[in-house]
Amino acid sequence: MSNKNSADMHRSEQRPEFWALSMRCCQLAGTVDICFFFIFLWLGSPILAWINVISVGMYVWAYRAFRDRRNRLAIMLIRTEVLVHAALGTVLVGWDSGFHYFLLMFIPALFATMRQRSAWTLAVCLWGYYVGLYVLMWFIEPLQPISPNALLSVNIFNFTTVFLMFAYLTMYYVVTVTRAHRRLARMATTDPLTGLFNRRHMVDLTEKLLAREQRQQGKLTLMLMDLDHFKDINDQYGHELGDRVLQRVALLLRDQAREQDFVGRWGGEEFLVVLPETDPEQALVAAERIRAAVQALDWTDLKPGLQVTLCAGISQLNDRESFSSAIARADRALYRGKAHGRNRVEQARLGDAGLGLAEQPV
Ligand SMILES: Nc1nc2c(ncn2[C@@H]2O[C@H](COP(=O)(O)OP(=O)(O)OP(=O)(O)O)[C@@H](O)[C@H]2O)c(=O)[nH]1
Repeated sequence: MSNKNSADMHRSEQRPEFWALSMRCCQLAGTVDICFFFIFLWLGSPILAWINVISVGMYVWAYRAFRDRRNRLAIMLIRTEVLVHAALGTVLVGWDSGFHYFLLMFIPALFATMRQRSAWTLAVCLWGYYVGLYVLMWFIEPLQPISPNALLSVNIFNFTTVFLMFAYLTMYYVVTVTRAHRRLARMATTDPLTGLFNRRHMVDLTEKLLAREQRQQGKLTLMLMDLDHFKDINDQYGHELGDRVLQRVALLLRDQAREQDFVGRWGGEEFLVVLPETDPEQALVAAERIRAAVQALDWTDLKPGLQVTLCAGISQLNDRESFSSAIARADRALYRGKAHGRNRVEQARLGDAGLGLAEQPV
């Protein structure tokens, strides 16, 4: 494949929404031209009617070119059609027909598809073309004049169409930007493998919650969990199966959590659940329930005989304690569970203060 072709392909892959919108515009513009065909036949201007048949043909061609990823050809066809159609319509029927409004549709299209410099250059050329057409119509009479009433109707039809197209394009743009914004926000806050909140977002959420809870003297408890011997699962059955295990455990955690809890993936095979308005005893019960549910998970569809367990460490945030300090205490408790044979839930003790294994910079 030539460099030019691959650059073309790359561009078309880059802006799928734009090409989809361009195809939609071909359909809309083709439909408008079919309407014009009948309007001009009715007004007794067969030349203008047949110009619209050519236009419809060009839009069909451009649509097929977009579908075949020949975007350059498609854009060239659309530009030619609009420029020539606007000029012919104006020269044949007069400036008051309003065919020149369609030229304005180029302005957003130029800036949406090109680098700023090229867009400005073409916008200035377009302005010159527009002014040239206007000045020309000062000096010549329309070649195929129609009655004043017909001229008024064509003008109203033209600006109504342009109004609707601008409204549609703006709406499409807003919807596309909003969707992209949501997608980015989701990517920035969630872990792609499990769909749970990622570590950074868990920190942000908990810090915010903490500020509020400390003002209201609320109770906040952390539950840090780590799968047991996960390395062995990976080594024995492969990384892909390991990923499926993480996903299934994540799903279980989400199912078990209450609406107000935050569930996140804290690290490789570590999960964190933040439980607002919960004391350690309640958290202990919840963690036991989760531990037992993970142990009872049925893995026969993935690997018959596979057994997955986890350890959990519980810590409640003390007055004015930082989030990272409470995490460190939960981590200490968790590793006590590991040391005591795994598949256990442990509560942080007073002596658990200090840096733990999970106390990486957050
Ligand atoms: N499949 C998979 N494995 C991961 C992922 N992230 C981390 N791991 C693996 O998780 C394993 C964690 O191993 P260790 O830290 O030794 O812990 P462990 O084997 O669970 O042992 P204990 O925690 O002491 O019970 C490593 O082998 C990592 O490669 C992941 O996204 N997918």
